[in-house]
Amino acid sequence: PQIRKMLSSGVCTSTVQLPGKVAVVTGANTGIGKETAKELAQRGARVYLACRDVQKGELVAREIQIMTGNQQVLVRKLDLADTKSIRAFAKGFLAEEKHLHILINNAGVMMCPYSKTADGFEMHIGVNHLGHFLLTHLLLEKLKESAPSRVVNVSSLAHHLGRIHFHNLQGEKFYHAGLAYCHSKLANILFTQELARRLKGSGVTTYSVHPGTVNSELVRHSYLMRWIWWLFSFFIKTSQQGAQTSLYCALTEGLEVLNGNHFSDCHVAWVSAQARNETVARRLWDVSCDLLGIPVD
Ligand SMILES: NC(=O)C1=CN([C@@H]2O[C@H](COP(=O)(O)OP(=O)(O)OC[C@H]3O[C@@H](n4cnc5c(N)ncnc54)[C@H](OP(=O)(O)O)[C@@H]3O)[C@@H](O)[C@H]2O)C=CC1
Ligand SMILES: CC1=C(/C=C/C(C)=C/C=C/C(C)=C/C=O)C(C)(C)CCC1
Repeated sequence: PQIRKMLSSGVCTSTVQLPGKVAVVTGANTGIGKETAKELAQRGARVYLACRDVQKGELVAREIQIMTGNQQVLVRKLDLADTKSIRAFAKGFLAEEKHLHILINNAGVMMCPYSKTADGFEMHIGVNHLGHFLLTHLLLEKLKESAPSRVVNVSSLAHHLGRIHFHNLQGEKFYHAGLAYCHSKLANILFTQELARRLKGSGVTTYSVHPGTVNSELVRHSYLMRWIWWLFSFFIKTSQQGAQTSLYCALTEGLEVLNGNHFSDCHVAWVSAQARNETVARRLWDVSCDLLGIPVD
């Protein structure tokens, strides 16, 4: 019980309610994203479940509607492995919503065999970083118009093993599925810090998160990880516990002063030296813009 308690700490104690607020959660059909969306709906927000599989999303939306009594839980198609789908999602959202107060960039893949997105990006960097980078860029004006608003990027402790190899960003020279995940999670933190610097004074703030080690479907691509997760399933966090730090960053009043920080167990957490490197963060921003056809400013 002591080990379990140690590995599962961090509870979002905010009592903030969200009537009239609008939230988007990516990868909300399962795991941490589903629990995050459920809690936002429980607090009265209109919540968009941005999912690549709309059918799975609809089942979860129905479940959340029944559990929370909030009918404003909507599903929209978003495949982060395809920039056309990201642009279509953003276009639809911007046309139907006046506001966006909370964007939770939660979706993620881990340890996939080498594969590429529709636009030819390596899958981890493509989905976990570039997909969310483009999505945030397309929704940024709406976030600014809705300020105070927040962007939460779900990263990982695994970023400590990550490096941004600009000469091998797409893993074409060498590739390791585990490390590719770590690199993409480092990119999530660098993106958060650079975004925070650029958004200073706009009323939009951003945070990166390590959710803890969580019993979810993330380990689906690795037999070894599935086995470790199964063996330690009693000790690791449930998805509901894993959602706490994302919720803390989305909801806690007064957190604006910690704009750009990284959080774990609902506390500010240390990041690696690479993750604090402003030069790398700025270069990654520019390279990401280039790859996505976004004008570099
Ligand atoms: N679980 C853990 O121990 C940890 C998790 N994290 C991070 O937490 C986040 C949530 O992961 P978790 O809930 O654990 O994992 P899950 O695998 O349970 O959930 C991941 C979600 O991302 C979605 N997704 C994957 N690829 C795409 C895509 N191309 N387009 C849109 N959505 C996509 C999945 O959709 P679908 O169901 O259709 O595949 C699913 O909804 C991730 O960013 C992960 O890196 C960080 C540290 C530890
Ligand atoms: C060895 C060991 C563990 C394994 C931890 C691992 C392997 C964590 C990996 C985390 C990842 C991949 C995070 C995703 O971003 C547990 C389960 C904590 C239980 C105690 C012993």
